[in-house]
Amino acid sequence: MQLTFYKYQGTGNDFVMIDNRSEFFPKNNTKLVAQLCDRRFGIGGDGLILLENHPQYDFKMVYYNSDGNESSMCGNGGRCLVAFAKQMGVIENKAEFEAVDGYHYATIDAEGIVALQMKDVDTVNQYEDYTFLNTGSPHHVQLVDNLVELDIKTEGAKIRYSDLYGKAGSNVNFVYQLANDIFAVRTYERGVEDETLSCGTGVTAVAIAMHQTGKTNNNIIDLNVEGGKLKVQFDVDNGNYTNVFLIGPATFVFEGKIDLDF
Ligand SMILES: N[C@@H](CCC[C@H](N)C(=O)O)C(=O)O
Repeated sequence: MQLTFYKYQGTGNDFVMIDNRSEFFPKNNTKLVAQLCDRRFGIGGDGLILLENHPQYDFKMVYYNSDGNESSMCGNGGRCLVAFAKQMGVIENKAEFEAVDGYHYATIDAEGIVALQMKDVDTVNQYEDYTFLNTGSPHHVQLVDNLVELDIKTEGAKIRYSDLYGKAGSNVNFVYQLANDIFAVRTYERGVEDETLSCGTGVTAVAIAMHQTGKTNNNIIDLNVEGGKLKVQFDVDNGNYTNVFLIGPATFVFEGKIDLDF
């Protein structure tokens, strides 16, 4: 059988997109998903996303990491899926959809900038050297002085596999403050087990962590990642972060067909 796929990227976080509204895709085939995401033997991507029908909303998002396992929320993937849903004629310039962490609202403008509403955050755990919070996916956030030279894969893996996070692990974000409301971020992603060029739930976690720990008093924050620039904005009241939006480009790269042996 031949599979038609679409490749998207959001600030360099790249995804294989599949229109599964006809429910043909073998969703429990971990090996197949990992193979499709493989950069040498497959299409290549940090993850794979299925566009599915939803009884109430415009569509449903099913997200897999490149290791082939279904995982928690992917912010950049959600933004790319909104652009893909537009390409497929499912939506026009706004979307309501369900992902693994619940309901999401998003808009997409003529330039392909997607503003995706992320889940509200009411718990930010602050420790001496780092902050931990869940923005749909779990994130360790740590300020560093040497962001440019840091070996993200080695240092990220040490934290991801440490006793701090047990078997489930965590994504790990290293952060350098560039100005009151501008932060540079590099992320080690669980399930990719390497640095990615951008992580949407990661920069959302960084923006909230930097606000909650007093590093910034702004509620619109610029995040410079290896693959481009993102913005996070939110309302905050007594440690409750609501109307959290992740904003940035979501870009179609190419489409193709690949032979599958199920
Ligand atoms: N790249 C994503 C995060 C994807 C999920 C993560 N790897 C996990 O398993 O926790 C993003 O843009 O948020």
